[in-house]
Amino acid sequence: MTAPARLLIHPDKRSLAAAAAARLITAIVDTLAVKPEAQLALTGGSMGSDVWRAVAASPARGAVDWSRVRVWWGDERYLPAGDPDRNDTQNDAAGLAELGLVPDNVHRVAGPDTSESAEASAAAYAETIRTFGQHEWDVVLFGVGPDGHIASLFPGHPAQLTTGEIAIAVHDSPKPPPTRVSLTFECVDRAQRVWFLVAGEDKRQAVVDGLAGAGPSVSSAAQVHGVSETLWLVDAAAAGDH
Ligand SMILES: O=C(O)[C@H](O)[C@@H](O)[C@H](O)[C@H](O)COP(=O)(O)O
Repeated sequence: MTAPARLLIHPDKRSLAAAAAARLITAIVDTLAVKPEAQLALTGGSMGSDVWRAVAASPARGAVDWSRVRVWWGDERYLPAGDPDRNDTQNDAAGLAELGLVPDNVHRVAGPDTSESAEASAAAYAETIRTFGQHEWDVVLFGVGPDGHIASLFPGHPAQLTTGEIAIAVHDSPKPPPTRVSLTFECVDRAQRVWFLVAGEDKRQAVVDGLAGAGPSVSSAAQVHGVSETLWLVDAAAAGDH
């Protein structure tokens, strides 16, 4: 069983990021009350960074034992470590790096500086995920593109529908940079909680399609559900007529 998609509308992008941060802190605290570790898959994009900015600014961040939090990325731009356009670099700069995570619990996707190819990087990432017994994500965060993409799974792109893999290389991405590594639908579907973080008028159709359960040629977001929660956390501009 998976949870049906539910929509929560916040007034603007700032309140959306703050509310998502509060929700994330609570979800981690709740998870750590019953499990030794909380496993998160993070997103890039502007919402990915805004959430970490809000977590870092929240006094409630002190309620989390960050040494028991393990983080991964749903996708990464295939660029060298520390590149300012990498998702992990942007999340770190927004506040992730200052929370007290154990470096060994931060699973970064190898870039061209430490891997031979995006394929090799994806295979190594998948192997690490297997080692840690995934797929048991407690929270998976996704930004959503105007075209309905999540992670680096783009509607109409041949890599989007890959099956039988945990992580894949994506070439010729319609969103720059062109080369990326992404988790697959199979890997992220049935996470405990799946949250889509969406702001801005240009995302209205993506929200409509996601909530309507559109097919993969229209919406990548609609292909992924959480076991206990599938939440669309959106601002009023992205919610449109909802
Ligand atoms: O590598 C990336 O850019 C992302 O992981 C991507 O999937 C992103 O989350 C969406 O494009 C939404 O981005 P925004 O929140 O900036 O609109």
